[in-house]
Parts: sequence; C-alpha cells; structure tokens
Amino acid sequence: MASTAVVRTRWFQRSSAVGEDRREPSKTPSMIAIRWRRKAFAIASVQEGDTGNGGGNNIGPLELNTVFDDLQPEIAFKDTPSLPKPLSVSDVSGSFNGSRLRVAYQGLPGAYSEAAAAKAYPNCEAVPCELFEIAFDAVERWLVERAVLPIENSLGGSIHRNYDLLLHHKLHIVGEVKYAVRHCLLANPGVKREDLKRVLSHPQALAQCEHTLTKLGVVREAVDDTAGAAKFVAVNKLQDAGAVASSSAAEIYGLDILAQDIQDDPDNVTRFLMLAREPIIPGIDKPFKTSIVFSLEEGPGVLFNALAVFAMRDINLTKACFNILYRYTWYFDYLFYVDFEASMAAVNAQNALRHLKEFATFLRVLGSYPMDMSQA
Ligand SMILES: O=C(O)C(=O)C[C@]1(C(=O)O)C=C[C@@H](O)C=C1
Repeated sequence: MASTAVVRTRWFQRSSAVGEDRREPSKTPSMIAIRWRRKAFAIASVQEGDTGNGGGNNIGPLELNTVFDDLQPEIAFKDTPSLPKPLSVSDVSGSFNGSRLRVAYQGLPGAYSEAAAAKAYPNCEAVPCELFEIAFDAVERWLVERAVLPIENSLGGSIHRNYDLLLHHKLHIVGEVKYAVRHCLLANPGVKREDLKRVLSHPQALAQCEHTLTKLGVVREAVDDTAGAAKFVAVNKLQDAGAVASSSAAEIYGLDILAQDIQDDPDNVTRFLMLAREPIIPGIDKPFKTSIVFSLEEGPGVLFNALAVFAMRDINLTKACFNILYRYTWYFDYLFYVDFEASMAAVNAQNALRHLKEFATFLRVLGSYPMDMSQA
C-alpha cells in the first residue's frame, strides 16, 4: 500500500507542478517571440521573460500566408464572408469573447481536425492555427482551453511528429476522439478529372488515397492541411490541379466534388487527442486509457521487461510505438510511447508504473482519460 501511495503522489505532484507553472497571458505579449526551428524538431518553449528581441536564432513563424494570402487575396468564397483567420504568433495578444469552449486545431476551416474538435466538444468555438506549435502555444497562453491533435490513422499509422510535440510541451491528454475521414477529390467548377495533372493535400491524406491517385496518374503535392489545399486550388483558380479534402472544404471554398470516398479503405479512421493545461482527475467509473512515454537503458530484453509490467497485471496495451530520441555514438536512443487500458486511479496501473519506474531512465504520464468507445 505504501508504494501505491508513492506513485499516486508522483502523479499528482506532476499535476501541481504544472499548476504552479500556470501563466496568465503576458502583459507584453507582442514582445514575445518563439524560436521556430524548421528542420530540427525541438521546439524551444517560450520562457518567462523571454522578450525575443533580436535573438540570433529567431527566424519568425512559418507563415502559411506567404503561400495562400499573398497570392490572390481578393477572392470571395460562397456564403463565407468572414472565415476565421488562423492564429499566428503575432496574435498572441488577442483574447476571445464569449463563454464557449475554445478549441485550437491546425489547419483552415474545413480541415478534418476542425470536424474532430466539433465531435469532441459539440458546441465549441474551433480556432484555426497555422501550425501545431501555435495550437499548443495558444493553450499554454490561455488563449484557448483545448487543442486537438491527430495522432494515428488506421491506414497511415502513428503520426510520429505529433508524438514529439506531446513530449516538448507540457499539455495533458484529457480525451480522445475517433473520426471517420472520408476524402473527396475537389477541383474548380468546370475542371474534369482528366484535366488534373497534380493533386494537393496533407501528406497523410495523400497517403490514404494512394490507389485512387495512382490510377489518376497525377503528381502529388504536399501542403500543411487538406482545407489549405482546397483553398489554394480555389484562390489560384487552378485548372490543372485538384485537392484531396473534405466535402465541407468543397462547400467553404466553392469547389466541385469530382469523386467521393476516394480513401483506400472505406473505414478510414483518424484518432485525435484532446489536450489541456491541466490533467483531468482519473476515474474508475468508465473505461479509461493512460498514455505514457518512457526510455530505457540499452540491453537485451529491456523492452520485454518494460512491457511485462503491464502483462503481469493483466493490463491491456492498445498502442505501442517508438521514436528516436537522439543518436548517441553508434546506436540510437529510443522513446517508447505506450497506451494502456487502465485509469491512473486504478491500483494495478499505479503499481505497473511504479515497477516500470524502477528501471526506466525516463517516464512521463501524458494523460489518463476516458476512452472513445463510439463508432468513428
Ligand atoms: O489536413 C487536415 O484536414 C487535418 O486535419 C490533418 C489530418 C492528419 O494530420 O492526419 C487529419 C486527418 C486525416 O488523417 C488527414 C489529415
């Protein structure tokens, strides 16, 4: 019993540590800069008091505006006089009115992440962001209450880049939602399938439509999100290019739907995580899932031993994947991400983590949250 209490304390200690770090929106937010690194994936988190004035590494945010808005900003979209503009780093001084839950997502209106946010929080105000980093930052700065993050897809597998984001930020997973992703082939009115030489979309979406696109014989062009692809095709009135995106993106940007359900698998599902500043208090009244990340010493059987802490307590794993942490001399160090079917309020889960902690070189609980048992 004593050891159980220790683990429980650790779990809540971590929660309160985050609570202490809670930041009110900065009084001089326009002075704050985020150091973005395009290639290296390490995100330098904004430090208290970091004014970011003239830092040598400060290359500014990645701007989708340079791709989309600078080209032909004058186009008017059907029935959408005032689409929300994605948050950019310069928007951090803004605050939102109203009492609806504000949920940040990466992409433009019509992106699947927006639909996932609406499924998870039906009356929320979905806030588009240019980048995932901005969505995370918006939560950390109290501009929004939640962020949604696509984490895995039934066709494409784990979205490793987003696992890294979970590690580099202090947000907690507070829920999950499965969303059935049904892709459409979109083009400007009058453009036919045989006119298409290239198709733009998010890389995940392009990969999910591999067979259809191969049959079409088009060149694939990757952009940041599916709705952004649709907007780009519409804004530039492209006659030789289409987009893979949702039917709502077709509606918003005034494109025709040339084909529906073009994903390789009709049951194409993406799982999204809901993220918040504070963890939720884990319960045992309904099925919970817990997500953790850990690293291990080099050596034979270490991963076997790590997974055995769950097996010996009859705890089911729903997911296990790994990312490379960094290269150390001639071998790589790995971060293991595991989801297991138990709440952190359950004694067997606490014991399993206490056991894992005995030999893990690093262990963090990313969240303990209700499982999405619904049909996608
Ligand atoms: O581009 C979008 O519309 C997104 O919401 C992103 C995203 C992803 O990252 O996987 C979400 C769901 C689909 O799997 C395709 C793309």
